[in-house]
Amino acid sequence: MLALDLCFRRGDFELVVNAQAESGVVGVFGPSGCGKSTLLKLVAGLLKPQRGRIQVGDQVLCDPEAGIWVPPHRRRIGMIFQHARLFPHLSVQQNLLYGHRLVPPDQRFIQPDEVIDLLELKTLLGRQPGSLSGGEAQRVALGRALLCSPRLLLCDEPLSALDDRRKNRILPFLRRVRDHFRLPMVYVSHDLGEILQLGSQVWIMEGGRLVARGDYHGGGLDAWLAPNAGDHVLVNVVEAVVRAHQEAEGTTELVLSPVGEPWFAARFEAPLGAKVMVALGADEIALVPERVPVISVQNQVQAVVTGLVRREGRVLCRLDAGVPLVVALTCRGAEQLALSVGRKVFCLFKARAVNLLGMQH
Ligand SMILES: Nc1ncnc2c1ncn2[C@@H]1O[C@H](COP(=O)(O)OP(=O)(O)OP(=O)(O)O)[C@@H](O)[C@H]1O
Repeated sequence: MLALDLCFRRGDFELVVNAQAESGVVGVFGPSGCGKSTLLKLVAGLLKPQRGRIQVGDQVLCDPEAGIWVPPHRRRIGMIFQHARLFPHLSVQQNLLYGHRLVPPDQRFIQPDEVIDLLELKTLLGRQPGSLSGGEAQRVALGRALLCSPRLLLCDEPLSALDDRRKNRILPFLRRVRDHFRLPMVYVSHDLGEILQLGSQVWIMEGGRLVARGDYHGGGLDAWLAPNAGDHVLVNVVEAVVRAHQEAEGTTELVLSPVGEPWFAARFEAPLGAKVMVALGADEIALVPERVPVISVQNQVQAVVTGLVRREGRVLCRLDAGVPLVVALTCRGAEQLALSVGRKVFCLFKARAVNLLGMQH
């Protein structure tokens, strides 16, 4: 559990955040300069708030009014950054064990062998950081952070220096860490698709404030529709299993849930039965009231409206299509369809709009 009640000022910039996160991954999303890194630095103890309180689990780490200040190295918080920041003069193995040695043995709940296995680091142990690829270095940085047996992991845009292919190779490792250690994580990114591959709890920051927070599929995030939120790319990220490839049509058939209809994606290389993650933009989906008998679009998926948010000429429609989906519409479109909660609709989208993000390990 993470509980924050913070006020921090630096020059003209002011950060005021009052929020709690229960467990799992919280994705922090927002435009450049809104204060995401500042928030993480405050939690890690690299910056001191003028006022406020930070609590992780049952320990208060900072409360100036009560005279409490736990220094950064005593907070047992792991942090990974955009660049791996490994110690260049130490081998991968020495980097991994650096923090581990500083943790008293009775507080070490994460062991080197476990991390080396989970992050597939065995073949890298003797290497020097300078010889590693960006993705390998980030895996080592993640391993080093975990070996401090942290009670919270802070991730500050850890994948933003990597291209999409490398990004999608690291994300399964982060999911493994999430599932294996059940460590609470705060994950900062500009990329909503990246956040949604790890979890659906999202905090949206703007100008040093949390303007919205909630479950991406459950509501509370009306700020997506704010006029200045036009740059946010709303996306759906879903897990699926590869069922078949249709060579003639150039498509790959996916099963999302045991009962739901299959989806068709543009053909990609993956063995049958492979677990994958795919993305579908919220603007790529059209809604129609009835099934269309003849149409060139390959995906026509039945869904029920579960939520509607109207603001500033736009509508955000939440749907249950066997998996939760978000669709962005104009108000006019929503009125023409007479959308309301409980209404049955069909989602139309091209196979080409369904993009492979990566394989699950
Ligand atoms: N060392 C510093 N000294 C003075 N101002 C700073 C310093 N670091 C950041 N700032 C300012 O504080 C504000 C918040 O910065 P912060 O780095 O937290 O934003 P961010 O949301 O993480 O941005 P980005 O996504 O670009 O990394 C910005 O206005 C920034 O210019």
